[in-house]
Amino acid sequence: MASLTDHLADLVADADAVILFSPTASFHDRFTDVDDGDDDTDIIVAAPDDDVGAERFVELPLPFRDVRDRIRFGIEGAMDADLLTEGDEVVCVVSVFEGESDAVVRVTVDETAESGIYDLFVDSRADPGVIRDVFEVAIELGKKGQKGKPVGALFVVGDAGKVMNKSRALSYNPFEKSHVHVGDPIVNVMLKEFSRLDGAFVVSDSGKIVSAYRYLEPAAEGVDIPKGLGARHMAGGAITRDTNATAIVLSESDGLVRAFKGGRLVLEIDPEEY
Ligand SMILES: Nc1ncnc2c1ncn2[C@@H]1O[C@H](COP(=O)(O)OP(=O)(O)OP(=O)(O)O)[C@@H](O)[C@H]1O
Ligand SMILES: [Mn+2]
Repeated sequence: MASLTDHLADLVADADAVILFSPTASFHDRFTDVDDGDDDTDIIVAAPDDDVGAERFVELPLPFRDVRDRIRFGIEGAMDADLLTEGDEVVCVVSVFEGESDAVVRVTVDETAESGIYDLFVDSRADPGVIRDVFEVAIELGKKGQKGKPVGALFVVGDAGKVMNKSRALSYNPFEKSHVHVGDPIVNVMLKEFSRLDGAFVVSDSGKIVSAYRYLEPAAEGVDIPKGLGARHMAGGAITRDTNATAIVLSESDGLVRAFKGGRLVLEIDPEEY
């Protein structure tokens, strides 16, 4: 009679690759002989930092609490690095709860199912670190709100010259003469303060805050944004079709942080889960 282990072994049988998400060193070590063995299974590590000295590594810009987002990012990143191709069978070893790896998810690589989550960070005009820093501000703002009240915000990141040309000032620009960058703790306090007022923040490719209070006036044709989102999301989505910018939007009404690129919604995050 077949045992439980035999049944579950099907889940990992004939895999082309295994992606270990943020493995501990000892856990990773147990897999190195799989990689050296004569079966053709490659071991890939996907993590914020390569603490284990992996041979094949995909850097995660965010921890991605949503496991699907984490897996998508790992797979799309591995595809971009030519570690995976269409049709590959991949076994993802992840931690769903805090701590050690506790789940195995089998995925067939399907290029047509690409979500764009990897491109959002890596193929953006802006530095991946800048996109990550803006996400972090938006997530923090979403968690705390402004003096306990929910607050909305719109950040347009990258391709700032073009974004400025497709927008107008709603008020004086407090960042006019300054050279401040996202990620700087002081700047995060300023961004939170200014987010109480209308309009968008414009951030350059390198993370310099170019302007606050911009009213975006992009052409809206060809924009594919879920129904029910309002003017802030429409403007944020549309500017990413009209320019090479990425938009990161915190909704005042549902509290979610969304990212748009190329005129479409690419990522949706609940700040409460971070
Ligand atoms: N074209 C635009 N450019 C910049 N900011 C805008 C634009 N349109 C709307 N906003 C900003 O978005 C705010 C909220 O507008 P609205 O409620 O229509 O958007 P929304 O998509 O429903 O966002 P939320 O989910 O936060 O309510 C406005 O008060 C304004 O500050
Ligand atoms: Mn609204």
